[in-house]
Amino acid sequence: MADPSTTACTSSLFPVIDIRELLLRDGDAKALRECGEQLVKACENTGFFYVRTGVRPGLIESLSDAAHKFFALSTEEKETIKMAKSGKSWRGFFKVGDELTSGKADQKEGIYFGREENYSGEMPLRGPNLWPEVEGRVLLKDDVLEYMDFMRLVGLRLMGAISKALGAGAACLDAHFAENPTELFRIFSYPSPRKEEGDAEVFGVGEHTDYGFLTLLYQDQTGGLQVKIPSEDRSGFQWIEVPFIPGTHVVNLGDALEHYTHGRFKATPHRVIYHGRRATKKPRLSFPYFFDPCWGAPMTPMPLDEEGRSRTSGRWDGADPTQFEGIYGDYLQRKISRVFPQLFAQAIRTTS
Ligand SMILES: O=C(O)CCC(=O)C(=O)O
Ligand SMILES: [Fe+2]
Repeated sequence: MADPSTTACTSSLFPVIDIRELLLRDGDAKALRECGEQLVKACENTGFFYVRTGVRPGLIESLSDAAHKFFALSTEEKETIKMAKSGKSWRGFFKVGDELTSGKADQKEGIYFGREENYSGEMPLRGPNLWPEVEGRVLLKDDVLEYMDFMRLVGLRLMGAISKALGAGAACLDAHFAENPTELFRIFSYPSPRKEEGDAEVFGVGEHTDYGFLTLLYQDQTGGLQVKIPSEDRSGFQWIEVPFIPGTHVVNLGDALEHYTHGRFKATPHRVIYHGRRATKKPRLSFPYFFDPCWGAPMTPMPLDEEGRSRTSGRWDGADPTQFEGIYGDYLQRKISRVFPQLFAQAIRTTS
């Protein structure tokens, strides 16, 4: 099938929502109501929007500098913290070609982080992070931990406002994230496209939806992120660019939130292009933080009136996440097994 055309983004598709008041004043009724209404509207529309968080600008700069420094090392040096060394905790570096988001190797390398803890039990995705060392000094650690703390607050406040705006039916949503959300943070580095590599089917990240509740993404100015939404006449799909807007994060929703709201909120397919992307001296950097349900949260949809429901028919991948039964951890493991098949088989699988 021919690739749908790409169109520039419009602000009505991806509104910019200022959540600084929501972050500053927990429980402030006006901020909760105003943000909640805007958030729900955006979640029902394209499932993509921007938030203005007021994150410390020096932090983003410092993270970006350290990330560029790390990715400029040789593969051998970077592999001193390779993911295979972290076992079940799913942390560390992976090289270009190791991650298969949509069944094909992505043109990106990256580092996976999670909540920093001294955990040595059997649960997957838990444990200490692997921190790189350059010239005898630990790189990234302070910035990553500060950034994850801030993003956790953003995730909590956004989910709090969304739950409140969803009304009484969402009362049990808190139980899915308030105590122990699954937090993943990744730093991705996308090599600049090379003219001689002509396969238009190669992507930075292939088409996919995210798995959990909210993805909070900081991207640099390079561009390349695209979202797939129905065409205006609804006869097919179009790819829309999601450009960098200074001072904002991009937020999008994952399968678990679509499932939870019976498809009322959208987990929208997206990708990062490789061909057709502006060639840059430095690689493109992106910083997705995933704020997702607790490992053991049951994938139970919220109780809703019949009229409030909108079934997820015709999803991009033919799957219907509302049909999934079990806990979020099972859903996540099933996804990981597809994007990192080798690593999953060696290190993460919890059931035989
Ligand atoms: O790097 C980006 O801009 C998007 C990454 C992404 O979609 C993901 O990690 O799920
Ligand atoms: Fe994604």
